[in-house]
Amino acid sequence: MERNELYPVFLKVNKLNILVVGGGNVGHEKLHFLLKSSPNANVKVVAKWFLPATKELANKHGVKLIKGVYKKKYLKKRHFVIAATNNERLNRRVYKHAKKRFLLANIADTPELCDFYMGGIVNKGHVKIAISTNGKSPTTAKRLRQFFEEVIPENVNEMVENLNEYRKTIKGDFEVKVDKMNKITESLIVKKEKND
Ligand SMILES: C[C@@]1(CC(=O)O)c2cc3[nH]c(cc4nc(cc5[nH]c(cc(n2)[C@H]1CCC(=O)O)[C@@](C)(CC(=O)O)[C@@H]5CCC(=O)O)C(CC(=O)O)=C4CCC(=O)O)c(CCC(=O)O)c3CC(=O)O
Ligand SMILES: NC(=O)C1=CN([C@@H]2O[C@H](COP(=O)(O)OP(=O)(O)OC[C@H]3O[C@@H](n4cnc5c(N)ncnc54)[C@H](O)[C@@H]3O)[C@@H](O)[C@H]2O)C=CC1
Repeated sequence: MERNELYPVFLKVNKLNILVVGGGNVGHEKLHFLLKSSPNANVKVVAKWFLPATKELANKHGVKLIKGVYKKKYLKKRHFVIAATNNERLNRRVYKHAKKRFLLANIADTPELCDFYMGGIVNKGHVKIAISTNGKSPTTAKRLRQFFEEVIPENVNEMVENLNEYRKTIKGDFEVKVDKMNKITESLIVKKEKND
């Protein structure tokens, strides 16, 4: 069976500079999911025109909208770029410019021009799960996201917070800590096996 060989990372996008090219339906969607997961992401968007919804979203999150045609100078000091214009040649040009600068690029809806994919994202407090189907079925990624949003209990974050507090109280060396943390959380897994 073919397998997904992508390596997931969790980026601190408030410390990284992102450029989005294009402010139509697809550009909006990418920006929406980026900001939904990371409200303080550091993003600029360049496009000839923007949807009213994009203007509203940008306003809410302090995202700078640059109204105009794409120029490669906009890639300066950016860590990665997402292109979502309706001009395929332009999207390819953005990719080429990005490669020349060793920038990571995601050309929306064009898997062969993506150094990384945007995933489906489930968020409950400190807990975040990212979902990828290896670019095979974005709709499945969306449905899995909705499924996990339903089944992961809202109070999972309380567990994280409580264990974080408990962790601070444990005395002893690293091994003792690991042992105690594993003991106290053991029942979660045992329970699951019983139900299997
Ligand atoms: C490879 C990837 C590259 C990238 O864009 O990063 C990519 C590619 C493509 N998307 C397409 C279309 C759609 N994309 C969505 C939705 C999402 N797409 C997302 C990610 C990715 N999309 C990356 C792979 C992720 C993975 O590994 O699974 C999500 C998860 C995250 C996000 O976009 O931020 C977000 C759900 C967010 C959520 O809800 O949680 C829907 C569903 C809908 O909107 O209801 C449709 C319409 C249905 C359909 O057409 O399948 C097409 C066909 C275009 C055409 O018509 O030609 C391609 C191109 C191709 O597949 O070749
Ligand atoms: N809308 C959809 O649901 C889907 C769209 N696509 C494809 O994705 C691409 C984008 O689609 P949409 O967002 O719907 O297009 P759109 O027409 O809504 O938006 C295009 C955006 O690109 C910008 N743009 C165009 N030329 C530019 C330039 N030279 N410099 C800067 N910005 C420029 C426009 O100002 C606009 O903001 C298209 O190729 C489309 O075929 C694919 C799947 C689904």
